[in-house]
Amino acid sequence: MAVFTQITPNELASWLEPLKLGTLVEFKGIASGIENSNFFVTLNDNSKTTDYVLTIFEVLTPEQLPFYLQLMQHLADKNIPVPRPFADNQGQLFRPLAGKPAALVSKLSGQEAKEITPAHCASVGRTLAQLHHAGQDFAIHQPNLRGLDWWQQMENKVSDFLPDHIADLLRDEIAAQSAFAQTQTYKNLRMGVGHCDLFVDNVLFTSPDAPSFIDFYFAGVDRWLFDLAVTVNDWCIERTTGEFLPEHLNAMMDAYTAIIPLTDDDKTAWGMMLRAAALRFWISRLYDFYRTREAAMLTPKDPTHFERILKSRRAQFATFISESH
Ligand SMILES: Nc1ncnc2c1ncn2[C@@H]1O[C@H](COP(=O)(O)OP(=O)(O)O)[C@@H](O)[C@H]1O
Ligand SMILES: N[C@@H](CCOP(=O)(O)O)C(=O)O
Repeated sequence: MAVFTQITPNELASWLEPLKLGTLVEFKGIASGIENSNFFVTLNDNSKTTDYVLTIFEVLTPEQLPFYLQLMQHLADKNIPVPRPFADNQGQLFRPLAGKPAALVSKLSGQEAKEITPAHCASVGRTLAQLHHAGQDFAIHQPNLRGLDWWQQMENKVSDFLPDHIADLLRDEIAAQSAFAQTQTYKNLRMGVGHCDLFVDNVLFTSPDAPSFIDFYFAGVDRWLFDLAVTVNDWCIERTTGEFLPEHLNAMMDAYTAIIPLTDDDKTAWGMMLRAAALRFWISRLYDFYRTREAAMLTPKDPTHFERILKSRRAQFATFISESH
């Protein structure tokens, strides 16, 4: 995350007061990420200090936020390892801070995986399937806001910045995905709550078989298979080429499918879902790259990485075909 909104110790201390979790010791901005303003916050309660994470939402609206925060609460209640949001003395999970909605959640232990092994991929695949199951009785329905409608809206906003042959690629893939979304195969795919952004930097490990998932602010109801495709596209690749690493891919797919076996429709749709997952992040990176917001600690992400992955998936899955899983 970056820091778009600066806050003073006094305004933070007054904002924290209704949470009754203790007094402010210190806080500091978190540099990684691109969407919201995040801070580590340390509170003292009866001589015991505890760390939390404060998020000031830069884009999401108060109407959209209950979905994300109540989802985290729902998943945490079902022992899925995710941050738990804290309610104030009125039961509110978010309130304005510096004029924007803000929430405080638990700080999870662990570190991002620096060297990804098949064991990491297996535990992430298993936990993702558990998350999909645990989300089935979550009451709020909010679609993935970065789905097909959004890709279609973004096309004109970014294509002017691109050379013609790259703009053509973007247009062609959006058209292919729009057509695929009309097929019975797509309509048959199982839907539910997904993380929808389960990248390597959104998972913390205390050991390779103990992942925790953070950053739910792109979560939404979508095809489970899309969520799995987003995840393998980041975890199971050779980072410079974007090509799949077979051992990593098999470890994640085996762990996921041991809990949620793939249907015939899933197998048919897999190639298009991998392409869709690459397209989604190519578009958002293009948008952020060409239309960068001002931020105090912004770390831009490289759009060409997903252009490369999309080209590779298109070459591998030119039509809807089934794979071994
Ligand atoms: N609940 C949490 N527990 C521990 N660390 C966290 C937590 N939330 C965020 N972080 C840290 O802050 C960084 C940025 O947070 P993230 O939610 O990914 O920001 P963004 O929404 O901008 O992507 C993470 O990579 C992680 O190091
Ligand atoms: N994971 C996405 C962008 C979303 O950023 P995050 O820091 O909120 O995960 C990407 O890599 O493009």
